[in-house]
Amino acid sequence: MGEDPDREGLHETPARVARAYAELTQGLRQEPEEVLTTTFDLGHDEMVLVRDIELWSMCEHHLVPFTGVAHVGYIPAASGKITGLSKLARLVDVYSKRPQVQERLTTQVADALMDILEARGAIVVIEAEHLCMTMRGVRKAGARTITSAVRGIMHNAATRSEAMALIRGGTR
Ligand SMILES: Nc1nc2c(ncn2[C@@H]2O[C@H](COP(=O)(O)OP(=O)(O)OP(=O)(O)O)[C@@H](O)[C@H]2O)c(=O)[nH]1
Ligand SMILES: [Zn+2]
Repeated sequence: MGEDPDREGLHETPARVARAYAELTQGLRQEPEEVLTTTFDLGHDEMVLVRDIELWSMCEHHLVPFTGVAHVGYIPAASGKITGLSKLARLVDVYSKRPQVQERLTTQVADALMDILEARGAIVVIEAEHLCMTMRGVRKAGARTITSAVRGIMHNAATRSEAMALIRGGTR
């Protein structure tokens, strides 16, 4: 940077940065199975979708944040095995608190729903702004990147458009 590392204000900075990055990457020390533990057999086997889940992650190229929202939906197993709604947001956190690219983050959340929850279908849509594209580099503030991952019976055209309609506007 060209800064003076002996300047008083910077003395503690390396230790602070180490602690901050340990926190920002705590998802590396968590497994998705740990957050999808609470499951209920409600017999509900139709779509469950939580939209606008706040997301903060960090691009693996520059270690600069990207932030936005995740929309996470799934169609439970025929048995009706479902998880707590907060667990979907926790799942997003496990994978976002790692050095990431948005595409991988999106597919990892969808795959976890299929593998761990044995969902019959899943959809994950993430809309995010990458600070490495806004505060530096190409400097295009406001550009939003949208990624999606669709799994299982969510590929069915009608089911998928129902999910997309819920993501776009809810039922309001
Ligand atoms: N596909 C993808 N690319 C990303 C993501 N986050 C950051 N990037 C891009 O990663 C690329 C890294 O490109 P490089 O050319 O190696 O790095 P750079 O010279 O800093 O590139 P600029 O950002 O264009 O200045 C950039 O184009 C970023 O926009 C992401 O989540 N997904
Ligand atoms: Zn970046």
